[in-house]
Amino acid sequence: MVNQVYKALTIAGSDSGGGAGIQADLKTFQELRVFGMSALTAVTAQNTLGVQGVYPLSVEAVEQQIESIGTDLGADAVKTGMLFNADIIQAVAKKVKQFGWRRLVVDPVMIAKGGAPLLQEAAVSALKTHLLPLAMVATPNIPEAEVLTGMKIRTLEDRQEAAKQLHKIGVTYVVIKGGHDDVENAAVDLLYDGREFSYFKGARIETRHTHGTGCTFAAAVTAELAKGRSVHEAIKTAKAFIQAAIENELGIGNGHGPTNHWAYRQKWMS
Ligand SMILES: Nc1ncnc2c1ncn2[C@@H]1O[C@H](COP(=O)(O)OP(=O)(O)OP(=O)(O)O)[C@@H](O)[C@H]1O
Ligand SMILES: Cc1ncc(COP(=O)(O)O)c(N)n1
Repeated sequence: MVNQVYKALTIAGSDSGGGAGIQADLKTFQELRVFGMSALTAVTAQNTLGVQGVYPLSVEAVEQQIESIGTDLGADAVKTGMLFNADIIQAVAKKVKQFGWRRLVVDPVMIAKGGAPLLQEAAVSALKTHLLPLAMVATPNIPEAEVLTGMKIRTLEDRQEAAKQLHKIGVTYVVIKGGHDDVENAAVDLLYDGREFSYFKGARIETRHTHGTGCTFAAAVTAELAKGRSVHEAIKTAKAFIQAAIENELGIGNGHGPTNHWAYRQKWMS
């Protein structure tokens, strides 16, 4: 008998260095035993030292890739990452609606670790108007949540308030990740479901090899949602996945290296 095959689609940019973007997403899907598919929005020339070039694709190219998947294979869950401009955002939102994809994870990627912009400033309002209202889960980090809400986030109360605001614009489950906060020993992600807050805590690892943590975490959430898990279960697994990936560093490249996508399987699945 053939086992059920769960499928996830990532709509994001390519990271030639393999640590973030489409590459991180597909590796994570595979590690969690979900069939991965992709629609590229942009090609970046990138390594552990930074982003050397950004080449966005045409709206038509993005739409056609999604159409090819939607009209044949289908997707149990969908993730978006780097979308780059407002036209691509609108096209993605249109296609998500057309195919009735409800298990949508929006990772509002804005700036690469080294500071290179991966989303045009003018596209932030398109994200809020067109895509975030379709999101089952959105996973901003603290700086992204600040841009989306226009508020400064310093305390836990600020993070709770920002999550409430994002829920108001239509995100069903808001996760504000804690990688960028200044808590010393822990990395705590906050989840708001419109009623209450939950916290997902891991030990903070002292390392410079955190390139692609956000992409990897959101991809793991997407893979688990594709299998039909609840949002709480999906985040719990994603947190364990990223914890293992950061803890067992590969130490490659001369700058901010990628995380270890196979560490979770070695620890929990073999
Ligand atoms: N040093 C760390 N130690 C442990 N967990 C971490 C660390 N840094 C980030 N995380 C975890 O990794 C996940 C991604 O969080 P983060 O806030 O870094 O996202 P991000 O900024 O979007 O990532 P990226 O920098 O790749 O875009 C979260 O679950 C967060 O708690
Ligand atoms: C194509 C692409 N998508 C997303 C990121 C964010 O990842 P990070 O903030 O770790 O650089 C990236 N650098 N490149």
